[in-house]
Amino acid sequence: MSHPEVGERLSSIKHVILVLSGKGGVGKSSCTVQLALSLAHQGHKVGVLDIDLCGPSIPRMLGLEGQQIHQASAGWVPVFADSTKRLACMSIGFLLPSKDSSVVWRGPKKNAMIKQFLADVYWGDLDYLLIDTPPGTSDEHLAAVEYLQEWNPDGAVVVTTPQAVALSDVKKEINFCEKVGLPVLGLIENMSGFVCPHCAECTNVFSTGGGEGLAKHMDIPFLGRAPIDPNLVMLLEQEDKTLVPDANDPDAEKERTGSIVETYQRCELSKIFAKITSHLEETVEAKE
Ligand SMILES: Nc1ncnc2c1ncn2[C@@H]1O[C@H](COP(=O)(O)OP(=O)(O)OP(=O)(O)O)[C@@H](O)[C@H]1O
Ligand code: SF4
Repeated sequence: MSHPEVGERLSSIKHVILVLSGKGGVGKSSCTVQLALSLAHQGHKVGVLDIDLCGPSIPRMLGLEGQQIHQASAGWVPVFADSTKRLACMSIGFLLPSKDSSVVWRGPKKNAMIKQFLADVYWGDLDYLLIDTPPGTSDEHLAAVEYLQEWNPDGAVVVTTPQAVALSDVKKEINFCEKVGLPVLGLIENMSGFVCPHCAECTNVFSTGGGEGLAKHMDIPFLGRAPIDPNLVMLLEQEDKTLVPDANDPDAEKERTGSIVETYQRCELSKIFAKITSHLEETVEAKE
């Protein structure tokens, strides 16, 4: 079935990328946020669409909880995470009465919501639209793939952790992409070691290298590995995203930046995600 209203909306967006994971809690949403922050820092205009309808976490991570969506004649206006308006976000979290409200919907209602997100949000011109999905392969994935299929999304980034169980789930996720004809743009191995906040030494808590091995085995690009960084947790959890987190001394008076895009640049992980993002951009460009 054709969905021209989705195509019309996506015509002002250069690249559409889905972010997937086989398992919950591997850091898919935080990787989506970090990719978006890195791309925005490089000067791109970025949108983040959160289609994790039952567990939306992007508004909290971007410091946008409690924000409202406005309806303009051109459509739903997304919420901006920075004053330069380079980073916009849309999530069901903005439509719920409170942050503790839950969504208990069956497939058809979820499908209708996702179609509305894809067709009705007025993003304006974007370089990248990153779509954060729920873990596994569910109604939300099938709906997004169906509505996007004929408008050629660039593909999917798959996030995993080094543990074997997550890796077996990620194989299923990659097989899903193959089945529905969604190119896999690359794999990120998240929580790959722990960076000590005292001496910055990285310790491999779990095994490491599994993600890279799997990427090689499945013939998909390996975008990089990101360690656990306590400063990232603090940044994503604290309400005021303009305060620079310091896991070494959480009570210290905090330095203030202008926006979450700048604050993120003070986290060690931002350097790693700058490289991951460059790899992703190269992969996307190579496909063109
Ligand atoms: N590299 C990292 N360093 C430190 N903390 C991390 C890292 N990656 C993820 N986390 C933290 O782990 C928790 C889970 O991450 P996140 O919500 O992104 O996972 P998810 O895969 O999107 O989960 P779900 O799909 O179940 O919503 C969050 O509290 C997040 O801040
Ligand atoms: S806790 Fe950190 S500073 Fe202490 S020995 Fe381990 S890595 Fe080094």
